[in-house]
Amino acid sequence: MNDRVLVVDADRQRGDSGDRPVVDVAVGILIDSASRFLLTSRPEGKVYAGYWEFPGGKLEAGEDVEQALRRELQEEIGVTIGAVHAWREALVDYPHALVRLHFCKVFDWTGALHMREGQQFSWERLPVCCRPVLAGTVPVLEWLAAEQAA
Ligand SMILES: Nc1nc2c([nH]c(=O)n2[C@@H]2O[C@H](COP(=O)(O)OP(=O)(O)OP(=O)(O)O)[C@@H](O)[C@H]2O)c(=O)[nH]1
Repeated sequence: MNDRVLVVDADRQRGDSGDRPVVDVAVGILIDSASRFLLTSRPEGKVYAGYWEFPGGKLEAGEDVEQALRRELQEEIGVTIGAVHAWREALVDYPHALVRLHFCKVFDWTGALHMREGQQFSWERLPVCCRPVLAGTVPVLEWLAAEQAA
């Protein structure tokens, strides 16, 4: 568990000065046989629309991270994922929410990619070409770079 908090857009007001609930988010790092990873753009109508991230979304009541990731990737990009490998976590304080990101690696899935929310997608290698990258996604790129350098 990584207890450090990444504060994003610190100059923007938070909704509530008191304790904010932590929203758990399951995030999938899909890695293909050529060691590329999938980035998708946030759809219109969501906060930080147009920013690039790894696909995923919030846990619903009663779900664990793996269940949420399976549901979200089916709903958002149309694939059925195989084994889920829990990897890292990050706590990110956005103006709109305090989120705990549960990053999981996924190496196998079935079904063709289908961007069901009108997102763009890109199979990427480091350094990534997509801009802008969501702040909460940047640490993952750094971890992947460190892994490659090891
Ligand atoms: N999917 C995803 N979300 C991320 C990443 N990094 C990151 O900070 N987040 C944050 O995690 C939260 C995910 O919320 P979301 O809006 O995508 O989730 P969702 O699909 O359940 O949305 P919904 O509210 O429309 O149901 C957002 O606050 C988003 O800014 C990432 O790499 N992938």
